[in-house]
Amino acid sequence: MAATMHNFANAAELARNLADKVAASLSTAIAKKGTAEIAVSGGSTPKAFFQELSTRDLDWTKVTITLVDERFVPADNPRSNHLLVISNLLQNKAKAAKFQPLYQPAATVEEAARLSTVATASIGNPFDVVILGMGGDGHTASFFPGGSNLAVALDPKTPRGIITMDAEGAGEPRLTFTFSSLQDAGLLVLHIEGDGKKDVLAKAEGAGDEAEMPIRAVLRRAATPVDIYWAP
Ligand SMILES: O=C(O)[C@H](O)[C@@H](O)[C@H](O)[C@H](O)COP(=O)(O)O
Repeated sequence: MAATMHNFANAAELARNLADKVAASLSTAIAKKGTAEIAVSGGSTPKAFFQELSTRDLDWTKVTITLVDERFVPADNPRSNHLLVISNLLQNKAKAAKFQPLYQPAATVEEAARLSTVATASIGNPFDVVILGMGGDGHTASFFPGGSNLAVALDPKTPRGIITMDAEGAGEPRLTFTFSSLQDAGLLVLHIEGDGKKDVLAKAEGAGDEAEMPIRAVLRRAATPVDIYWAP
């Protein structure tokens, strides 16, 4: 599926434009079905975008925000994506939105994935908006090269839901939505910044296995054409 590049002069201009685009998509979904659901990524890139989006004027009471993936840590842990979203997106006007965490206080990450699949079953079928990031190794969500459940995560036949992922580059055990849960979003965005990530994208767009650079699964076979937002 062909991707569309949106290049911006700097991160602040990207954040403003992406916030406008996402706010419009959420508002359209609310007008059409009364609700809107968005799954966002963690990491360092999305912070300015989150802060911009939090100020946009829409009926946030009708919006459910969740995560594309999460580290298996509670929300008071500095590594938590939940904490990142609460601190930067669930602020200002967006404070009125509902947040659905992926982390569950369970004895094992496998049990947490089972509980989180149940807890998220009523949203994202499909998501109205999914915002993906990408690591320097070509991972997205928690689809890491060499990941313990990578084949299951990328398999289009894997049911929607949350699965676990262990990988060298992942740090803690991860909870992640599957490819099947994310790939048909109304608006499917890959948000990357910096020349290094642009080089990684160029490599991912070339020949090679999806297992080597899992972002390739999204670029090559997502049902929704990918909008790539990039700034230096
Ligand atoms: O939990 C996470 O870390 C994210 O969901 C992950 O997929 C992230 O999008 C990439 O690792 C890019 O992270 P940076 O934005 O920090 O480069």
